[in-house]
Amino acid sequence: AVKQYLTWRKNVGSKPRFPGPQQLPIVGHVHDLSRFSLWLKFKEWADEHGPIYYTKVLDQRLIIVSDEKIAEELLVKRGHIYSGRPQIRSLIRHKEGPAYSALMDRHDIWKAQRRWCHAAMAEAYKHHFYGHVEKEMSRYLGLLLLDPARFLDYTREYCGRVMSRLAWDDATQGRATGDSADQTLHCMSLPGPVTNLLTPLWHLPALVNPWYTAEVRREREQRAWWLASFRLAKDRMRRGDLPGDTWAYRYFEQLRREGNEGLDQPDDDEVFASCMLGFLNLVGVVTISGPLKFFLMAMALHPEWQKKAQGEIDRVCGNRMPTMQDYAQLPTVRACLKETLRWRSNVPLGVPHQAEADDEYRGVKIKKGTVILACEWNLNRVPTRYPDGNNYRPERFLEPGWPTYQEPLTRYPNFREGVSMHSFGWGRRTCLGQNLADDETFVFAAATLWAFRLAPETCPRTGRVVPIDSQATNSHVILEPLPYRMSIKVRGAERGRLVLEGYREVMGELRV
Ligand code: HEM
Repeated sequence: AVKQYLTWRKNVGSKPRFPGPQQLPIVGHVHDLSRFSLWLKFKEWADEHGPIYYTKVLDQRLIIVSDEKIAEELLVKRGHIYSGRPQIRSLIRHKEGPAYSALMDRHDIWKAQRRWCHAAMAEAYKHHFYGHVEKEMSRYLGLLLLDPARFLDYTREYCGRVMSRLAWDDATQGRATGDSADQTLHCMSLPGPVTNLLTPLWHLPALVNPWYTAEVRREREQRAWWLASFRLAKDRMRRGDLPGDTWAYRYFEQLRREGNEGLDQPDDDEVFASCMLGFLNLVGVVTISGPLKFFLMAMALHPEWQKKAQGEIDRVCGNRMPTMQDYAQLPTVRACLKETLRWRSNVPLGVPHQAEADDEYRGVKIKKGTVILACEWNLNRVPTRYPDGNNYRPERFLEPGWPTYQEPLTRYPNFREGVSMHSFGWGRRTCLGQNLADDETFVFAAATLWAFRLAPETCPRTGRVVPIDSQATNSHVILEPLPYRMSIKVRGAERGRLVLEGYREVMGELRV
């Protein structure tokens, strides 16, 4: 504390610095930071201090960026410096790995996992994920018809099932995958264990440190579960019973090609591979379920857009459930999705990048260890890029004249390429799931609107509309809305019959 106070005294007014809120010695600006909806505070400060500003929380230096060009200059062009990850206090060993590739430093384990996952994802995308997205969607529509009140639960389960099917042919793990992702996110987030804010508490001895012991247990259980799933898949591979369209199959087949016919591996290699597949499986659940839940909400709150999208779907698909084959013909559906991710970012703060070396930008020294946050919430509200940014306006992707309009509409907008791709991060750490997000959200949105009419609920006692608070979210690093209620009604008897027919067709295969 004394050292920090003296450094602070020495530095006040002596060096060029980025603007930012007034810092107090030692604590920086911790007193002013809410543990919830932090992005709103960062937006307030961006409005006051500009597109790049500095703040400090305890001993962590933060640079908050709210401009796409600055973020690109730092995180892409200088990606060799700004691609590290900061320590999340209450998550064990994440910088070293091999468990969470998205949160590792850039070492050989990260490189090997990233390269492998990138190739596996690209291959699966070539086959549009082998039709699993559509099959799971038929199941989802059937469940929604039978029990619409559980739509939030089913939406998350749909995402979990697609992932666990792709990872190791076990969609029944979908729900557990979502729960496990939730627990991990809790440990990563400021409103999670208090040790993420009051970091020195983490160093208390284990006997009097409930946060540490809980995390050790959580991590041990998660890794044991991943390893068990991996070994089960390996047994099935040996028996010739593992489907070729799983990532586990791809991994084992590579071992065989390298001459390891029996698939015998040292424990460390099994742990490495099970964590790689387990994490890929995990990361694809809430990243997609958050935007999907916000999409349903947006449709209920904006009936005019719901109607437009449904008109388009009915024209193109008539009496059959939409699939990826209809992608080019349904730009309104894609625009509504793209606007959903902009309006209610699922990663509103962005994922932090850490400076791996000292640097200088615009005449200001940036020290190794400084965290750069390209704040998605702010980037999505830059008025010159996104006019009327606080409101839901899908036409910004559909009508010439808007800064984000792109042709041809048979291709744009989407989540794979083109404008506004900052939602998926930057440079060497860019998201690996863009193709999957694009397919999975498209089929979900088109098929749900094909089958159902969504609206805010009316209270049976008062007859009044039950309001939906679109800003009420959890405060995880990756967001989902807080539970909300909605009316979901099938669009006529014929659609209902078709939904049930589709459900019956996939029941046996999906082990519903
Ligand atoms: C709408 C859905 C999604 C959004 C908005 C999103 C966004 C992001 C963001 C912002 C990052 C951090 C990038 C950076 O640090 O600059 C990231 C990283 C990552 N994402 Fe996604 N993501 C989505 C879906 C997915 C899916 C479905 C998967 C996989 C199944 C996935 C896998 C990953 C991985 C593995 C990383 C870590 C990359 C690395 O650090 O090397 N994401 N994502």
